[in-house]
Amino acid sequence: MKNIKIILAGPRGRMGKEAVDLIHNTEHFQLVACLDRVNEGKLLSEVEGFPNIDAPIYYDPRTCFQEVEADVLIDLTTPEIGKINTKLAVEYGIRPVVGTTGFNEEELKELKDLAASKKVGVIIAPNFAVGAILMMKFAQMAAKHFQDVEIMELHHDRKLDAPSGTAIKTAELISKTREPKRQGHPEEEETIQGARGAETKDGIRIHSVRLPGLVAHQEVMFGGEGQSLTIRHDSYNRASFMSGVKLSVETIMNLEELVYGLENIIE
Ligand SMILES: NC(=O)C1=CN([C@@H]2O[C@H](COP(=O)(O)OP(=O)(O)OC[C@H]3O[C@@H](n4cnc5c(N)ncnc54)[C@H](O)[C@@H]3O)[C@@H](O)[C@H]2O)C=CC1
Ligand SMILES: O=C(O)C1=N[C@H](C(=O)O)C[C@H](O)C1
Repeated sequence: MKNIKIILAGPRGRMGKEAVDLIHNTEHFQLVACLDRVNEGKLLSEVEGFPNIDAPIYYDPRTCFQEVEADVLIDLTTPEIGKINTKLAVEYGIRPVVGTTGFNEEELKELKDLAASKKVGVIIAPNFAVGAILMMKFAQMAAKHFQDVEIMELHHDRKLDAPSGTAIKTAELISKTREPKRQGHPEEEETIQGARGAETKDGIRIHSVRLPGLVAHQEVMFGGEGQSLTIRHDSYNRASFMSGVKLSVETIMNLEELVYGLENIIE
């Protein structure tokens, strides 16, 4: 397989550290640079706790993309920075694999148009774990038979965005098969604001739990006459996401457009 040159944004993060190990341990992946808030001008090998990879660290994405020859950017940063890096990478012809969440509909549309006009592949993956992709697909199937559904997403308390990218994507997939419905009692009232969670435009409720000790978990709960169906996925560690990152990096080399969600590339 051809060598794939990768720039990694966010190498010191929870996901970033796993991604460094993935790249290091994959024969045809090569880490050619990192983007980080600190350690500018150093090599990754000079930063404590990292393997012996002589990849230069940049702070400014534009300088990095101008100076470094790369095939793919893996972005695992923050909603604010992820959006800047992704757009800029496409402009420089570097294919972004984006795990960072927090993109809204308008931003996705803008990126889709940019990717198409530049003929540069982009993968925006709200969740890289294969089990989470299956959970979303099963929920989409179930929604054909159950109109009433509530999504509970549970994450660690360092997460910046709510609801999670996975919950938003799940609601979008469910909406493809579910008839729109305003759920609950027509006269229900919240005596404490937010008690019924967030509501999507076609009436799906999303509840976000944040607690230390959690990693990434989601339940999709359907209710019908005399029965309920719960579909649950748990990521207990960040290694659970890495096979999806690997597949995305390999797949994006043959893409010339934006793909939103790994369900579009996992059979
Ligand atoms: N798609 C997926 O399967 C998954 C996505 N995520 C998403 O990935 C993102 C990162 O998650 P975590 O690793 O848990 O967060 P984290 O907070 O541990 O890591 C973020 C890293 O970004 C770095 N950063 C901040 N500003 C930067 C800048 N200007 N340039 C370069 N790096 C910068 C921070 O220093 C930090 O090391 C989040 O948006 C999260 O929602 C997390 C897990 C799975
Ligand atoms: O921040 C996280 O941790 C995660 N973020 C993604 C999301 O917002 O769905 C994916 C996974 O749930 C972990």
